[in-house]
Amino acid sequence: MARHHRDLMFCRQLPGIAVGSLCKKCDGKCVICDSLVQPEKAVRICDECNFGSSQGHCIICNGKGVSSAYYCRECTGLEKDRDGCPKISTGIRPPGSLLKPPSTISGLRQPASQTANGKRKLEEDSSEAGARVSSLATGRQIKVPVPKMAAHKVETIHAGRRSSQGFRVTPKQENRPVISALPVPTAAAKPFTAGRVAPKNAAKPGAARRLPPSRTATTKGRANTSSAPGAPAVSNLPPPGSIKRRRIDASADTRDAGHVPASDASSRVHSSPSLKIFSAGSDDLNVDEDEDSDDDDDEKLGPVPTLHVRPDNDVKGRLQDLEAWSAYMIKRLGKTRRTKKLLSVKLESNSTQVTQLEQEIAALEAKIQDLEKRERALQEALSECQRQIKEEKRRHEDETDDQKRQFKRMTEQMRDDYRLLQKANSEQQELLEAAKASLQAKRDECVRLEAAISKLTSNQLELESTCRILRTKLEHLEDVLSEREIRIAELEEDVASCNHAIEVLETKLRSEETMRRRLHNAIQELKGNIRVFCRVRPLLGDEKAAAASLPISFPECDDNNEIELVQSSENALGKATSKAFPFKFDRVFAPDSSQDAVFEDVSQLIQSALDGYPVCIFAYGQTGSGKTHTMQGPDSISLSSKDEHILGIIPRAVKQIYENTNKLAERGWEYTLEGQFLEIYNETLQDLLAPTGRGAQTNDKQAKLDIYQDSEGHTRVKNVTTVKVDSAERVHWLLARAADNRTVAATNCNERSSRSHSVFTLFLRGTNALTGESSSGVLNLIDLAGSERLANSGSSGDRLKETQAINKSLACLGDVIAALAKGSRHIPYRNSKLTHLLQESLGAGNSKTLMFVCVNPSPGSAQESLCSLQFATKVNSCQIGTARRQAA
Ligand SMILES: Nc1ncnc2c1ncn2[C@@H]1O[C@H](COP(=O)(O)OP(=O)(O)OP(=O)(O)O)[C@@H](O)[C@H]1O
Repeated sequence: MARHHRDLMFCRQLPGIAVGSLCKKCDGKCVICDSLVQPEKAVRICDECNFGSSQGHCIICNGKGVSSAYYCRECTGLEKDRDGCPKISTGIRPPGSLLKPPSTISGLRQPASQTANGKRKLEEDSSEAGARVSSLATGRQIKVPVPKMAAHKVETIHAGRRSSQGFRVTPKQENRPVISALPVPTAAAKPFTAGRVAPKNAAKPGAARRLPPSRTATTKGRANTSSAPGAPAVSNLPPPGSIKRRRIDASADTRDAGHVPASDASSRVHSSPSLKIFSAGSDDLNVDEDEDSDDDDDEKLGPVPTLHVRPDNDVKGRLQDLEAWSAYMIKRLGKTRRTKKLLSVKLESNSTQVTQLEQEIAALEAKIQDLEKRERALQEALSECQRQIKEEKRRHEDETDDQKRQFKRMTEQMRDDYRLLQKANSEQQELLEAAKASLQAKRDECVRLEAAISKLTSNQLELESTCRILRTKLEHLEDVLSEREIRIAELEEDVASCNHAIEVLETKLRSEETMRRRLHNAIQELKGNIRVFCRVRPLLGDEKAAAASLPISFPECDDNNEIELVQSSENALGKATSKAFPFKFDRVFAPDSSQDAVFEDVSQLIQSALDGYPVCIFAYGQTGSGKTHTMQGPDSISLSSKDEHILGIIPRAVKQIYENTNKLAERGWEYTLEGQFLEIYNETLQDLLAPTGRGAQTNDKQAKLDIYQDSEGHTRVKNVTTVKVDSAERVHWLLARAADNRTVAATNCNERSSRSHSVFTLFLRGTNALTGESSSGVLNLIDLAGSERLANSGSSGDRLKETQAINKSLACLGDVIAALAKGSRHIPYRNSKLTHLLQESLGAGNSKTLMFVCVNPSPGSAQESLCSLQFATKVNSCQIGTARRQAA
């Protein structure tokens, strides 16, 4: 295989050289033309052929020319060495001394090693050379080996002169170093050039062209092909145009052989230009090497007879010409036969040479095959080495990468470790500092503890002494304890006896409670089951201006139960007269009476309700006389404890009931309290505790709120809202809701005039598990509507209807009380909703009724006050139930 790294480089202008890579030593310049060469235009030659090497062999003779083959760079032509090889002095073939590379020169031995392209080129050239030789020899496609020993025979041919071997350069080829070659006497023979393309440099004067040695051997005497058709003509490197083209055809041969048809001869006779052409062609067919003999022959043959133009009647002349021409042709035929013999001899000699050339070619082919095998082996070895190198390189790179990665990982690991160590070190430092501080603190604490221990030691001594004292005391106390235990046992016996006594006492208490209830009821009955309290409110606002002329007075008495109203009037004579109306009730409360004082006398009736009696307390009086104030309290009822002193009867009654139920619980009583709040407005019952207020459900409730008596004879209201009252706060909520729902309308008499009766009913059901007793009391607390007269009220329209309804119900109440007082068998309870609802509280045998008649002390209300007091006196005179009021 060629060592391309040492290749030299030629540009493509040098023909027949394989294309390859650039030489790394020549800087990309053509060694021939010294110009910069493009890679695609570059050709190469391996250094196996030592082309251009100063110490190498001649590229033409492939070393056969020994080391003396040199080329001179400045040499414009080839100089022959003693072996006939061209010489160069520098080893680099000069641009002007273009030589055909070995691979393109047929007949030369190929170099020992070449590239594949060169090898193919060599094969082509070899085959081409063989073909050419064979075509030259026989015109058939056979290979003719070039004589090996003649390979180095090179001669320089100078333009325009004849060589010693007799080669001739045509005048047209004077400027080109070409070698003339004889054409093969066949129709297919073509001129043969020294290369595929003649290099440009070859046109330089003096440029040399190497000729195959066989040429020199075979071109000694260039024979005329027409006279020696079988003579070998070995000339495989004729440059284009270097050979004078000749038309060699069968007719020419025939003419040369003297077989000219008569007609042709006739035409020649009659056409001298044709004869001239023929003659000229005969001259052209003469071979240079035979020129001397030809000259001799011409001398022997004599001059060519001339064909004269004769008239047709000059038969004699014409016959002379034909005889002369016939004699000349006979001579020439003899000469041709001699030449044929000579060429036959030469043909035999050349055949022998051809055989030798074939043998050499076979040897060369064998050698080529051997070289190819070596080349393949070397290529395989080279590829194996390259593969191993690549593999080794890749493995090395992999190992290097692995080591790098490992080193990187180790470095990172070490850095991480270093950081961790630094961190741990800092932490250890901090811990050490903390430990030092802790140690110092511990030391300080040890000092303190030592001091404390010493102190404790002294204390321990003191404590031991104290302990001894205490032990002594303990022994004493143990003695005391034993005495006490004895005492405790005695006391426990006393406690047991006391418990027994307590049980006895409790039993006695319960019986006494029952007794108390009976006695209380008896007292209440003795006081009268229907009682009347009179309360006079203080003057308000502008009323205070008339404080000096009040019509009401309170006579001095121990029982505070008298009141006197003086009515002033004029008689028919216009004389002012006054009349005093004294009244006496169960109790009369002056304007300065407090709510507490009022409730103190009422509380006994509340206890009766708790004891299971029906109790009814209602307030009667004109509008603005203080009924609502007495029953409920001021307009805005507050739950704060500071407002408790102004609370009315209802909240106080509930509070008392709760307090008493708690006390009675100790005696086995359990109570359930339920309340309801009704309003009678225009003789219609309305539920003041309805969830959504009175306005929205008034009509529905009116249809549903019916008064009836249950199986036990208690008066009940159907569909009324009953609220379980389990706390005092619940009672306040109940009253607030009722106040919101209550119908209030302004009138001329009172800025806060209540135009309906409100009835608060509290059902008290109690059971005593110890005694088996039970009670069912009802407490009705009623705030009646204002009782003003129609003439004074000034009402009209709806207000007039309200007033009429109110007065009617109050009149019915009066009628019921009067009937009760008379002891009538029929009590008109059902004349009004009010009396019907209070039936149980007004007429039952053991019911207790308390009426508050409220009085406005102002002079303007004297007449209404008088009416109210008279109505109250009427009620006060009634007897209800078993007890009769003890009249004074
Ligand atoms: N004993 C009293 N001490 C102080 N103020 C009182 C007293 N009695 C009533 N008043 C005041 O007199 C005004 C009228 O009282 P109240 O509303 O209770 O009259 P009434 O009879 O209920 O009127 P109506 O029939 O229109 O409901 C209220 O402002 C009330 O605060």
